[in-house]
Amino acid sequence: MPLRIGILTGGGDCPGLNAVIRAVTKSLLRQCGAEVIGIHDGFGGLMGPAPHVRPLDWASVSGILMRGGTILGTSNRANPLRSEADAERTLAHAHALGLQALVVIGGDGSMAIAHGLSQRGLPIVGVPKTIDNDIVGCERSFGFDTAVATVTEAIERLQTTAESHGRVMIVETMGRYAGWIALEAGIAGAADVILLPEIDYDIDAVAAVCRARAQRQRYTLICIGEGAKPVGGERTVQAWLPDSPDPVRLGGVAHALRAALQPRLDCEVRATVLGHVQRGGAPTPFDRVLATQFGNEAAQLIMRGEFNRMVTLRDGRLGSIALSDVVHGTRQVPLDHPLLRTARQIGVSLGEPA
Ligand SMILES: Nc1ncnc2c1ncn2[C@@H]1O[C@H](COP(=O)(O)OP(=O)(O)OP(=O)(O)O)[C@@H](O)[C@H]1O
Ligand SMILES: O=P(O)(O)OC[C@H]1O[C@](O)(CO)[C@@H](O)[C@@H]1O
Ligand SMILES: [Mg+2]
Repeated sequence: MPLRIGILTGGGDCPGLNAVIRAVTKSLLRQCGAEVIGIHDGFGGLMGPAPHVRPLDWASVSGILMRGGTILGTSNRANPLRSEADAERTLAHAHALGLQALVVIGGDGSMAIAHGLSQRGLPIVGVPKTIDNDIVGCERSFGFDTAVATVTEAIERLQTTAESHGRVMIVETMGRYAGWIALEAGIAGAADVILLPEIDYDIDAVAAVCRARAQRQRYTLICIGEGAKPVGGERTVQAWLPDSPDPVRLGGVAHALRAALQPRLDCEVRATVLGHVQRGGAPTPFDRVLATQFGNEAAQLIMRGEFNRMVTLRDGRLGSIALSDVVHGTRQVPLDHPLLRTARQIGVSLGEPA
């Protein structure tokens, strides 16, 4: 009897998901002749009255390496741990499908669900996915490089218009409570000010940088992570989704910063919120390679029978970590991170008082 393995993508989509699906499937088909079952719409495909699935063969994963999004669809609502009945129905569907294991490609929420289901007896291998790069135990998740490339290009485009008009341009990135995207794209795009959720910014310090630059270079580029907040202030919440266990949707901090900065400056201040454009489109070559490695590694874990673990990258090496060790917390930028030092030393402001 060949192995029969399910695979799903959960949470927000992310460039590189299809590359993982392709690598898991090809690796399992080639190396052990497994049957691979694609599950639609995240855990939603196992929670309905009947499973929503389709078999994945070689042809169905050919040509998807460079495609953004996920051919399986995803959900950031479907949660089989919401009730005991939902959990039982999910496990019953997995059992009826004859799944010996499930590959869950997702972020923190999906890994929390994966951990819960694994504790109820379903063997699981996790693959970390997020443009935010904030999953505990993994130093780089696929999708992050693509998001950084998109934001970097946006900053470059804002530079020419900022310079022409002598304006302060603010660009807001995604990232939730972690500033990785803002930090790396800010450095790569030559932002003058980088504001992160990890370091509360001093509005007067930011204004002072803009005024000094107005004398010298006429314009200022500010890159701000959506979770950043001023000293003594609050994060900017865009929406509250009551049916989600992670109900806060951040967003709009660039507009809040613009409103605070404009009265302090003579020049015009404009804000750009990049939003989901950072999550869409084709993965970069780096993300295609990383996602392929992650997918293949997940297949190896399955063939070795190493379950209830998530694939990781640590110190540049592929490995795995127990699901129980990744479900708590968020991997933020450490305050002693070398890139923060580099930024300060080359004169990039992190919004700290002079
Ligand atoms: N702490 C948690 N415990 C259990 N379930 C959770 C938790 N957080 C979120 N979920 C559920 O996990 C699913 C996916 O969560 P979420 O939308 O946060 O995606 P994710 O996999 O964490 O990816 P990302 O946050 O990067 O979009 C949703 O169904 C959500 O209801
Ligand atoms: O797609 P949604 O539900 O608006 O979620 C947006 C959030 O998801 C992410 O894109 C990925 O976690 C965050 O950076 C962002 O805050
Ligand atoms: Mg999440």
